Amino acid sequence: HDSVEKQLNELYRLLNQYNYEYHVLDNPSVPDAEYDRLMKELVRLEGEHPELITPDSPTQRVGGEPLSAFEKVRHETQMLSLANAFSEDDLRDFDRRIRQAIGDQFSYVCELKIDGLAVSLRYVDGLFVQGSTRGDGTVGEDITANLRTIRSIPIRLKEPFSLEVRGEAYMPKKSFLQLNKVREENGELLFANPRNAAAGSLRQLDPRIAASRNLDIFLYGMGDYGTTGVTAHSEGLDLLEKLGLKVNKERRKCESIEEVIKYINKWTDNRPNLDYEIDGIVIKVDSIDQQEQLGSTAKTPRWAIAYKFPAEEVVTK
Ligand SMILES: Cc1ccc2cc(C(N)=O)cc(O)c2n1
Repeated sequence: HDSVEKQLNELYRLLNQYNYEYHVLDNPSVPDAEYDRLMKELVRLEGEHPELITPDSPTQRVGGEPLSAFEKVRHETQMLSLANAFSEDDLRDFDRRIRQAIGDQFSYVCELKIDGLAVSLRYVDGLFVQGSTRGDGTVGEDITANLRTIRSIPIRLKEPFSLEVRGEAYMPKKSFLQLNKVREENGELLFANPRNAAAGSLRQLDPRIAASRNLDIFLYGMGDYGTTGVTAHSEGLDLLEKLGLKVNKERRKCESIEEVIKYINKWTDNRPNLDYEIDGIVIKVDSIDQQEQLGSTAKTPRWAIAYKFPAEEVVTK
């Protein structure tokens, strides 16, 4: 029968596919019991042949020993932050500045602004090799071991691309409430909000803690579109999705600031129905050429803005 390598590769392929269907598509094609059966089979086979275990094995998601510290990581491409808009007038000012600079032949793309922790994932030939926090935008902390525990992060892309991908790691609302319930029962300090809980979980030196926190992620950009031939941000998001990465589906192209404002009003009302917290809406000029024409300041792009929802009064229990 098949060599051990062939059996291992077939198990990798099936388990990674089922993991992708469950955690990225939210649409599993097999029951959990089948996934667990295959995982047990893989653990048994790897136990008999430990020398054949490779980094992209599904059993390698939860790392070994806790780290003693986080290494520093220099991002290949600076991670930009976003200027804020707090009102319709701010949005119209933003729109006017764009039109003054490049005329009115352009489109926007809007995304839900996930309230989590900005991270960067580096893939080399399709393999996830390093993950880091944003830090100051140029240098962050290496949290690869913790990010590997996020099941919706593929260990290997569907195409052997080498690229830096940016996203927001977050803790779903239900997981946050459950975590604080357990902490309260244990007399521990509660997390103030899902964002702090996600950040606190990813800053643990022991990856088993991050693995227990049911973290998730939405990817929203690349370090350098140039290497992919993508000409618009909306295309870039579609490409990330095609590569097997989790991209928020509520994104929407808007042909005018009026459409942007309608989208914002829709999500201002619909926000409580989301499984995760958002703190605003990100609005970007879609064309990469036009983004380059508009350029960036030291920290923020001129072609993007974050509309921030009014801070809701914190309902302390
Ligand atoms: C350039 C940039 C910076 C921060 C961002 C943050 C988010 C977010 N928190 O969802 C989405 C984006 O498209 C972003 N884009």
